[in-house]
Amino acid sequence: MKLDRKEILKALETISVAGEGNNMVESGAVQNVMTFGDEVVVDLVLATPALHIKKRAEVDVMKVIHEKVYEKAKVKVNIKVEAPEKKPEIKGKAIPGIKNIVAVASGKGGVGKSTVTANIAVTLAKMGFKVGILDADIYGPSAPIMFDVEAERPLSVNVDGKSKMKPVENYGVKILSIGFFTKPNQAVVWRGPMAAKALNQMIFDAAWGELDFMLLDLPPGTGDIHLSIMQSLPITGAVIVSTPQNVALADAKKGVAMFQQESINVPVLGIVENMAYFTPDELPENKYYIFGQEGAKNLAEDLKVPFLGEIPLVQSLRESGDIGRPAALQTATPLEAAFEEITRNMVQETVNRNKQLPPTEAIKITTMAGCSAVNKK
Ligand SMILES: Nc1ncnc2c1ncn2[C@@H]1O[C@H](COP(=O)(O)OP(=O)(O)OP(=O)(O)O)[C@@H](O)[C@H]1O
Repeated sequence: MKLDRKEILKALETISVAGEGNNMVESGAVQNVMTFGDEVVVDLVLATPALHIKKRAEVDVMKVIHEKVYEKAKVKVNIKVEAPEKKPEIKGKAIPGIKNIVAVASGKGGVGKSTVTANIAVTLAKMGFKVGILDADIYGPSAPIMFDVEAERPLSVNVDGKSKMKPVENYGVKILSIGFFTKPNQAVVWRGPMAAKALNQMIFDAAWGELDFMLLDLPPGTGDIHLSIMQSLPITGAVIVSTPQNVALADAKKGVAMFQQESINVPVLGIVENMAYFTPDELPENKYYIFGQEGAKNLAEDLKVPFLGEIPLVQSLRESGDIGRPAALQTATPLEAAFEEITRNMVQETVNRNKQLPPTEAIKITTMAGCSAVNKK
């Protein structure tokens, strides 16, 4: 008796591995079938090492071949266990009510990461999103100044019998900052795990309520502090801020690599080019590329990550930061338009990312519907 390989495959299409919906052939569990006269060898790959599932698969294969093809066939089943390829996952505990956590990072210090974070936050709030900023920049927390809430302190509120920190609020943005808990001028020399612990408290022991976006203003650099934060919080995606200058771009590249490395695996939503050019008020048509032209845009292309947009170097942006009223709040200005473009792109990238990856606790927003400002253009 010479067995026909096709008939064997047909028979195997009628059974499945325990716990899987598709039949063994369709699911890819059957890797190979070989026949030699009345002998047949079936190679199976299973995703689980569970003994009873292996045994059951072996018995089922033998039985179906004996029943449907040839009852005296000499069947040998080789089983290999291979864990399925790990999909990118969002790590950390679920945070009830917080739909997306977006980390804003820079690599190099002083490139305007906090300024961009503050302005994206107020723009999101203007678009109708519920927004919070968690200022995790332990070396120079600036959110309290940029939102003019330096003198305030988070109050304690009672939520379900537990005492929680109530974020300070201004311009429709809820804020918690390391700066609320350290004295001005106090150099905070924390190691990664300590900072991560403090941040964990500011997330899990705070009464944030419902948030569509929590923006996490990270310290500059790519040190162990970042690793600790990334690994302990369910970060939806990261935005990298850079100036077009080579030294900043080199660090921005390291920032992207940090998020993309296997142990962290946080999707990069895109790169923002800050201080893209200087335009003096008296010569609005003139653009001076002080730090180089389109450096961050080119970097985004090279690294195949989205480019979210550019912000010019403008005196009023610095001034508004210093007086505690983010520039994007001022309507009908080029800065407002620039931040709207970047924010819209960031939201779109968040939507794309949430559609592409399996839903996890941190991922909820899958459409921009209901938010007219986001779709405007
Ligand atoms: N596009 C811009 N035009 C003018 N000034 C800017 C611009 N972006 C940032 N600044 C100013 O540059 C300074 C540094 O900005 P910012 O504090 O946002 O940087 P950072 O990257 O967060 O710094 P750090 O490394 O300390 O966290 C601030 O005084 C800010 O007002």
